[in-house]
Amino acid sequence: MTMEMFILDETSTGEVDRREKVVAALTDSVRDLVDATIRSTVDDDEILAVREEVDALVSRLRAAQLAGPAGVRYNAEGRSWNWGNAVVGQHNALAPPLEIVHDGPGSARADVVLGAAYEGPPGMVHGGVAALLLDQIMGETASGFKRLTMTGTLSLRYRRGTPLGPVRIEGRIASESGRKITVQAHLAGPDGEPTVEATGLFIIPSWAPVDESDRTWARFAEG
Ligand SMILES: CCCCCCCCCCCCCCCC(=O)SCCNC(=O)CCNC(=O)[C@H](O)C(C)(C)COP(=O)(O)OP(=O)(O)OC[C@H]1O[C@@H](n2cnc3c(N)ncnc32)[C@H](O)[C@@H]1OP(=O)(O)O
Repeated sequence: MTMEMFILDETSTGEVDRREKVVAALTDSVRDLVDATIRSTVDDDEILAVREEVDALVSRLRAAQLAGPAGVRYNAEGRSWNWGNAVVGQHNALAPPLEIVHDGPGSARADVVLGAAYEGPPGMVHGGVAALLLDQIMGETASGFKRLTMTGTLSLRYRRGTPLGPVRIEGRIASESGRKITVQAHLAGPDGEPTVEATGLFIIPSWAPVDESDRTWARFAEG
């Protein structure tokens, strides 16, 4: 992986914001479709009829599409966007609808409601989903959008099951040493008691710009 894998895109910020909003509304509807598919008890004929309609909608969307994944893009105005990201991709219905808030340097939090699509043990959040959400928020905590960080090592302790429903995730930088940043985080259910605790080592890759005054880097940092 290199910095060149991040795509410089000429689309203006206004146009990116406009398009993001339009497709994000579709993303919400597709999340609803996923939930409905899991929980529906309508009869088989109705399922087959719905399937035909969904297949027709997929064909309409595929009439014009990217050759591969959405990637991470940025424009000359400093706006960056990663619409396909598995956790925060605005166009990705597999991503839970969470919004990460950066409280200040070295900390971040997110609230999200996890429904039937994120189930592992009965009525509980899947352990891999907890790890997925923690990884993203911890990576963003380490980065603070001021530097590129990648997950090196992630260690999780599942203290008890997390019921599906409202979940809060919080992360903070515990220490830093050169290109290595240690982040601590937890995930908690509605009672606020941590159900999963995490420690992660995030690494600024050797190929990434570390000087925040670097022009290439500055474009990302503002995103
Ligand atoms: C730019 C635009 C973006 C927008 C602005 C940014 C936004 C940003 C938001 C981020 C939010 C992402 C949240 C999801 C994050 C993922 O999901 S990232 C995907 C999962 N992770 C990966 O794929 C990483 C794969 N591994 C690698 O690419 C490389 O091994 C790494 C981790 C970059 C390290 O490579 P490297 O830089 O060549 O490291 P290297 O020089 O060998 O080692 C440096 C030090 O780290 C240690 N180290 C290396 N690897 C490890 C390891 N895995 N574990 C522990 N220690 C290690 C070494 O021992 C060494 O230690 P010292 O000897 O200095 O004490």
